[in-house]
Amino acid sequence: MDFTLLLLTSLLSFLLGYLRYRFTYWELRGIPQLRPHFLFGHFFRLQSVHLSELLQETYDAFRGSAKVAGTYVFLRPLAVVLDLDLVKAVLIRDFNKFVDRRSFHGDTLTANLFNLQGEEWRALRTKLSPTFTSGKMKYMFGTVSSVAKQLGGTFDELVGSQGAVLELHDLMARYTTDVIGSCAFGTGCNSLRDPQAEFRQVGRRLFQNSNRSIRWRIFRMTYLSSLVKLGLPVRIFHPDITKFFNRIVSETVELREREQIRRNDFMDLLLDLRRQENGKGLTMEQMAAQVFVFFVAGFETSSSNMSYALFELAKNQDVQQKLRMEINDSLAKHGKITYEAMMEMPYLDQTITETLRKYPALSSLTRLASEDYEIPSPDGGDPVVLEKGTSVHIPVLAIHYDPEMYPEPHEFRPERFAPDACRERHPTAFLGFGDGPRNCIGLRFGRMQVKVGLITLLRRFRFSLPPGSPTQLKVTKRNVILLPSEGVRLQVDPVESRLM
Ligand code: HEM
Repeated sequence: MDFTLLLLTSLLSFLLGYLRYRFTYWELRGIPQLRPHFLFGHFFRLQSVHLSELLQETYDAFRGSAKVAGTYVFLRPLAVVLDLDLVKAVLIRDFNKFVDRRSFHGDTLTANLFNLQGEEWRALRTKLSPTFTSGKMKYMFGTVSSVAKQLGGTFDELVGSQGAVLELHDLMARYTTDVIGSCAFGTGCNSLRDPQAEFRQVGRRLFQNSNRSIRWRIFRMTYLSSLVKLGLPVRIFHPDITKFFNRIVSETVELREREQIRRNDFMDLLLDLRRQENGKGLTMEQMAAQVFVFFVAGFETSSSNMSYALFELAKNQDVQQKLRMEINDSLAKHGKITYEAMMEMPYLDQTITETLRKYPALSSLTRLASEDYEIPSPDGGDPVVLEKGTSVHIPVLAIHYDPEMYPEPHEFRPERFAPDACRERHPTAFLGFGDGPRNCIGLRFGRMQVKVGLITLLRRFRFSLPPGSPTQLKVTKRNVILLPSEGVRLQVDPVESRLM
């Protein structure tokens, strides 16, 4: 009995000693940290899967007094970058020391561009980059605008001549699902016509709110690679999802090769890569993994951007009116929606950027230090060192709401992104698509599908807040992407004088 008690006491002391040591990781390296609870660390500050509360608290506590601060997710130390010059160094200047994100491998779909590391990532990024040039976007413009036409038709039916209150987030997701589906597979996914279409169902499953607790999900994401290494049965994607993407890709490839079909879309460009190097350019599995990541990274980010933009335009009628006038002027000049007409709408561009400032898809960008990295002290003292293997977070949401960069940050003002205003701000003050060699590869495509969708809707419909509806949107805590948690319900009315 005495021995058992002694053993338990020793184990407890060891555990407490270890936790105490672990939670001084940052202090021991001269980097400030929010005071963690001696037993629970920052457990109770972990309120959302995207960690935005923890990052915001760290930013608010140390911004201005340090270039970098430390925090903890369970036992893992995270470095939070607070200084925009250091953000620029991590993402751009010293990118070679921060190439990777912390990622996990297992399922074939995880061998995608977002997840890959080191040389594998570099080689694939080089191969895929030509797929997303402005020239290639021009080719795909026709496909995007024909899906946008269907979006307009769906709205015509739902809104009628009397107007209606619509939940827009699902409608926008159906539009972007059909766009990505058409550009990636050349098949009509048909989810605008049929909300239960297979692609839309897969999309819903990928982003559905899991019933598991938020802290369990953060734990799983933080330690996934370790759990896999321990041989624990951790599933990354449901086997049905993997099967679905493998099947769709192999069917599409087979059809295109058999019928000699060419559509100048993502699939054609991936097929060109596959044929390079005598068929060794890209394997079928690699193709499926890339199509999967284009789908996952491409439809929810763009559809939530469109929903947030329409919500802000409904709240800010003067901005909506100014934007509609710009759209009508450009379309009057060009006669119809063309790539060139779209490119001549600077206020639309600013509106989308301001929407991404207020509602970035990712609340933080993450990188992994591949070697020890010295950060000079602001006051000429000893430098601090981020050790090799440290997870580095750039707190995008906190930066986008910093009143020093964006006065009255809760106000929606597209004028903040007029060229002169941008020149006066730090180049990394806006991070809606990340930055540097590992930024969003689909930026141009994402912007294009959002623009074509918004042009189609705003020229024909007026958006306003239904009486008594909330003037702030709630954002989900259960997803890595910042999505509206309860949809976006707006009053939609036909614009009286249409320009067809
Ligand atoms: C409005 C729409 C979009 C937003 C807001 C968005 C945002 C982002 C952000 C913030 C990142 C991380 C960048 C970084 O770490 O520096 C990213 C990465 C990525 N995005 Fe997007 N994205 C959008 C649309 C798309 C589309 C349409 C595609 C594909 C068709 C796409 C594919 C990717 C991929 C593959 C990566 C990983 C790049 C790499 O690691 O090399 N995204 N995106």
